[in-house]
Amino acid sequence: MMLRSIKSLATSPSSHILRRGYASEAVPDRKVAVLGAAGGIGQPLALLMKLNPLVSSLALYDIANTPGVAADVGHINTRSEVSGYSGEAELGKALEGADVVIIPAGVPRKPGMTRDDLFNINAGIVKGLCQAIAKYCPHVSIEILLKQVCLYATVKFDGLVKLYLALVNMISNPVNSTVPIAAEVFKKAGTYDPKRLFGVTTLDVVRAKTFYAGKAKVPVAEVNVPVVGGHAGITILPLFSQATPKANLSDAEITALTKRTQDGGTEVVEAKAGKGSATLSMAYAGAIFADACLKGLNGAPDVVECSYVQSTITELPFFASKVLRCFAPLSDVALWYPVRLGKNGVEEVLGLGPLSDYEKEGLEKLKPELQSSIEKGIKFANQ
Ligand SMILES: NC(=O)c1ccc[n+]([C@@H]2O[C@H](COP(=O)([O-])OP(=O)(O)OC[C@H]3O[C@@H](n4cnc5c(N)ncnc54)[C@H](O)[C@@H]3O)[C@@H](O)[C@H]2O)c1
Ligand SMILES: O=C(O)C[C@H](O)C(=O)O
Repeated sequence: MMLRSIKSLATSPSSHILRRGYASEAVPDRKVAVLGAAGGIGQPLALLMKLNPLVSSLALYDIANTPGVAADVGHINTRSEVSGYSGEAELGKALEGADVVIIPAGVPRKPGMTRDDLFNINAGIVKGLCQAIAKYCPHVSIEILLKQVCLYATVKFDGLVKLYLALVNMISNPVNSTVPIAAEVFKKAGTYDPKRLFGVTTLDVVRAKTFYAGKAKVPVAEVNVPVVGGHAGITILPLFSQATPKANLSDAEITALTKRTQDGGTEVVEAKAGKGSATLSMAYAGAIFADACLKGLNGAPDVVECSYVQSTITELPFFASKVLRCFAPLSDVALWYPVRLGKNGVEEVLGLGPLSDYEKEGLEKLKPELQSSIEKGIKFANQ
């Protein structure tokens, strides 16, 4: 019988039991930490998380300039209390007690660069931040099994302590490698739970929906398009054959939509002409995904998003797909596809569904690139 779930049991003053009103409030207290909060994505993402009524505490961390962002966002009259943390010495405080940690820290692309060109700088940033996450925000849950031995009328307690991490939403590029890096760091620290680590690929879904609605002439708010694989070039595989509402698009139109979705990030990088990559649409996408995580943690049913997670849906160890809320163990996840989110993070990784011949071909083509990005991340983390 699970009696109670507590975070940072011994050390954190912000543990669930100590949080104001936890027992009586319908909406539980939830702390969200944004790492890289003063950046192009971090600032609008901080704003959007401040507008989210599921958040009670918003911790904004960056290596510099966070006090200004926190003061600014903190004046907004919504539920959460905002605190700003600057520099490595304050990272622990920012992370302590967090339910969801969002990481948009790191350098963005300039025209002519691939996401992989960011590896040399961002891999180190992500590794350092994940080491801190492993140290400062594990959740401890205690299951106490009460065993009554009737014969002798004695009562015996067996205590079982489990260690979980906050849900980690990785935005920093190259996502195809930074998620495996995070997984390795958590494994080394003994805190890895594949249900709690997500590569945020929501922006590809957002783009696929927008482009499809425009081409199919259907209301964008009604559109659904799964996007699977990874988050770079051809590893981004939108499944327009499964898009709804259905539309009668030609093969040429599907090919063009696929290519535009795969090149969406580059389209923005070129339009910004050296001033960075997508920030506003990414903040929107990051806020959608973090909201899904919070809803899942709070027990909402059927929270499904695409995310790049550990997977066994293909032979690749990480893959993006839909994640479903259920309590299945996730030892198998490894490509980006839909996942159901719940109290434990990923509750179920959904399959790819029926693919068109074009999508099957795309799936085979993306595997070598995704595999090599995963291996690069794992190798770096273990150096
Ligand atoms: N997953 C996606 O779909 C997606 C979409 C857009 C951008 N991105 C990626 O997100 C990252 C950030 O993009 P941006 O436009 O916000 O860049 P940015 O340069 O505007 O902001 C990055 C922020 O990270 C901070 N930072 C650097 N090192 C840090 C550290 N060790 N700890 C904490 N903060 C640190 C910087 O100070 C800066 O404020 C890039 O890697 C970019 O490629 C991913
Ligand atoms: O394209 C980039 O470099 C940023 C991001 O991954 C995106 O898809 O917009």
